[in-house]
Amino acid sequence: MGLSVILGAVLGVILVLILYRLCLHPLAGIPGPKLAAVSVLYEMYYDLVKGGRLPWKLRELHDAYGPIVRIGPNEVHIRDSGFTPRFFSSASSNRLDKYAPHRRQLGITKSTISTVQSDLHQRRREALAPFLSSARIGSYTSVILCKIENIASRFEKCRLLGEVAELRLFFLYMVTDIITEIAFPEGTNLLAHEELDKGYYTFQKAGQAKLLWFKHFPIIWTLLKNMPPSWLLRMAPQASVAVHWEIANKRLVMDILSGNRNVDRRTVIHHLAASSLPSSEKGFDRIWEESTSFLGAGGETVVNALCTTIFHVLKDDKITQRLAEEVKAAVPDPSRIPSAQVLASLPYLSAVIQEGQRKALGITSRIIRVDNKSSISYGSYVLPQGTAVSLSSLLENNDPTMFPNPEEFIPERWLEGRADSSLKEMKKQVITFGGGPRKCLGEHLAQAEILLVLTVLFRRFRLRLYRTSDMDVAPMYDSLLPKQWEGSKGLRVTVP
Ligand code: HEM
Repeated sequence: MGLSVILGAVLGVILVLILYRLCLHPLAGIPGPKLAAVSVLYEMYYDLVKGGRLPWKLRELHDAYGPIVRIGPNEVHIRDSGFTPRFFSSASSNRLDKYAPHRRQLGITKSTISTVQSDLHQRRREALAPFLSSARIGSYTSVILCKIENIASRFEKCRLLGEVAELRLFFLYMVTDIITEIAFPEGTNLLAHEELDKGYYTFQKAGQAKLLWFKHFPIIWTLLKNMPPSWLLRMAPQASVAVHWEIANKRLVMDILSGNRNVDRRTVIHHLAASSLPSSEKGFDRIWEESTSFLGAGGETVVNALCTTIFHVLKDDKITQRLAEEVKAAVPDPSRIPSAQVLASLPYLSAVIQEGQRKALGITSRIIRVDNKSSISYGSYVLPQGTAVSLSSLLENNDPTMFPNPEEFIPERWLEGRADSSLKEMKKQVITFGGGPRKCLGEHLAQAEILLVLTVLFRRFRLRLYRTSDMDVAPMYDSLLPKQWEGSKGLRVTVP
């Protein structure tokens, strides 16, 4: 067979597929750009060529086509506050699967967060959840406060020496030290050095910037995971801390699982090994992947929420003053910080945090669910079983019908004259932590970290923004998490 015949046959198949997707596919009647209906190359273009601009494109598409848009051959995206609670419903009849083609995007396919099938997900989640429960996180207050004290001493130093504090760096090292100290046999201890080594920060930032490439080409994970550490270190010397931490902890986890080692605290490895999961779920690979999901899930997400909130507070003197006054009244002695549970009852602090999380977005990539058991109806449309349905935090958190002037930072919207029912609706509309049966499991830890950091900073220091504008904080690109413009130096402050 000649090459031209093969090419002709391939083109013929592609043409038939295009015609099927445009005219005969069950989603053919749903409005949206024809290119998106034809191929996932549309998504790839906005992810890879445009550097992660898909969420902003989706907003344009909804403005043009309405609340439901076909954004892929087998995917629709919805912008409709009436649909959000249904999408995230916890009813057992509504347990939706994750989107299988993206299951390898985080490189931890055996973890709860990457589990596609809803039944298996539920079992894994039930086993993991108690480790991150509110009561358990409460018992880690001293660990969290110890790391915050370290950051506070760095602020003192900045005050004395007139130096500029780089908050993304401080906070990334703080949350990484906290989660590793709580969950792993050996912590990262990034804050232990007086002069912070920026290697881990640079490595993490570079990796995060490439996450959409990993989504489309998960083989990159396979290559990296199978690469000898010495090669990786030669390619990326900044990875040194991460690589050495991983080698040490993997060895300890193996010893713990085989009963050869005692560690003085109960890590997530002990927790999972003692859980009621079957032994097929307790192998080294699965437990390691489950535990390391904490590093990705509980690192940059918290840093973003903290930086977004602090930036907006500092940008407005009135907000700074009101917050500082409330915190001062609630914490008369700055060396005795109450627990996060007590701080959560401070109305203005809570409103500031709610608004900060609304603006921070959490995960910018769309949240996709699939009903593999039955069809979903939306308006006059019937989405057949197996259709991918998605929402995006950029659109949900900025819905102007729920949040007038959504681009503004207005903590008062969570406070003044609100009926409980409308507050409840607003909270449901903010999907920074996702929602329903797959809602973030680390929310208690994240909230505790944020409450305690804001209290310590605004009780003890007067901070000033240093060469930081909206652009340095506002999400401009999606890399799974929000990414700022290329030249951003992040949130920087001075401590006069
Ligand atoms: C402000 C900080 C955080 C934000 C915005 C955030 C956001 C999210 C979101 C949106 C999801 C749902 C993903 C999906 O539906 O596909 C999620 C899931 C998850 N998060 Fe977080 N997260 C944060 C902090 C944390 C922390 C500190 C941890 C703990 C170590 C954590 C652990 C998890 C886990 C284990 C899941 C999977 C839950 C499941 O699939 O059932 N997160 N997070």
